[in-house]
Amino acid sequence: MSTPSAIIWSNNQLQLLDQRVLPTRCEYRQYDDPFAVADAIRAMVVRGAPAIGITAAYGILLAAQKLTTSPTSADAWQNALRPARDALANSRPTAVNLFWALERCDQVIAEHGNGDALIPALTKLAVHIHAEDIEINQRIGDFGASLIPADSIVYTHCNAGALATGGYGTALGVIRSAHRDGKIRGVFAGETRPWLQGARLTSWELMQDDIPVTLAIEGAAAHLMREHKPSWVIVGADRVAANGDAANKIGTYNLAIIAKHHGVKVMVAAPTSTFDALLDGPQIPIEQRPADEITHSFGQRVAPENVLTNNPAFDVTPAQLIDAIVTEYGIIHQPDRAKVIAHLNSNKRK
Ligand SMILES: CSC[C@H]1O[C@H](OP(=O)(O)O)[C@H](O)[C@@H]1O
Repeated sequence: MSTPSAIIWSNNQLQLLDQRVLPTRCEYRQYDDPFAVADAIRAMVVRGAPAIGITAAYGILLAAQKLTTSPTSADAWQNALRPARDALANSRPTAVNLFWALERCDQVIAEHGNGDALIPALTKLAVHIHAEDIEINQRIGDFGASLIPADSIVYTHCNAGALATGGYGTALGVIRSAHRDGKIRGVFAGETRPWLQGARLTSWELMQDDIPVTLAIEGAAAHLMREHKPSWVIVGADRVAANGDAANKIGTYNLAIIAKHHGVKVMVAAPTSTFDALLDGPQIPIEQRPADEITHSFGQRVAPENVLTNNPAFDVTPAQLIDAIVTEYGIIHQPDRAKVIAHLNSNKRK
């Protein structure tokens, strides 16, 4: 596995691989301030639901480290960390892993806030979430690969790879495991406007692992599915709702409709930390991103001044269009509310 880690914690400092300049430049940015970490999430220095969650946990740890006086109770710690927590929580709204990680930090503060053991406990949590994510993705990869027929062409969208997670990836974890098992003939990667995660990140990751990848524009998806008949569309998720609907990068819903028309199956690969049992798909908050992401291309204006824009970063694919949701605990075939809730209830994450 040769993709560099998106996140490095060393010497009580956080390093984030600046994914805005990949693949032409591979540069890490140093962080010791939680508000700068929140800005890095919003600016997509680091992106991808699990990676955002891991980064948020390190952000809370940085906030605790920066406090000049050590609170003496859990409530005092919560109050002292509230501004940093709010900044992190307000950085991006859709990836539920962010809020899952912040809540896990809240639990640690409640348990360890009345002594001087809190910073070691927050460090242990953040490092654990980070390391655990890699192992979770390998399990997701192996479960997902078990669904891939031999000699498959598959189609993926955006980047749900090592760069979007603690390592190995979710959708790309499935592709890595299937390739390891000799099942992958080729991968189509949709470029994924406007951030081009497919062009810049997924194709880069797969080429580094010698996995045969072909880059295409999203508009070619229907043509490619008709001409090349991929066995699966394999994507990640930013939030899987209680009814089995899944929020993912904008364009995923399009792909699911096209796949249904062409008899191509759709797989969503996501850890249970991406599940939100408190709402259904229509209630998932969809991030609206700045207009200049679509009126400009790498700094060059490509649309008229004052043109109206609509730039949702995600869409929601209904469960009816998803053939399998793959988690670290197994496969939810033909997902619906009952199956999702049963899967979560029988697999409580520690
Ligand atoms: C493994 S989750 C990756 C998920 O996050 C991406 O969005 P963004 O690049 O805006 O953070 C995309 O939805 C991926 O599927």
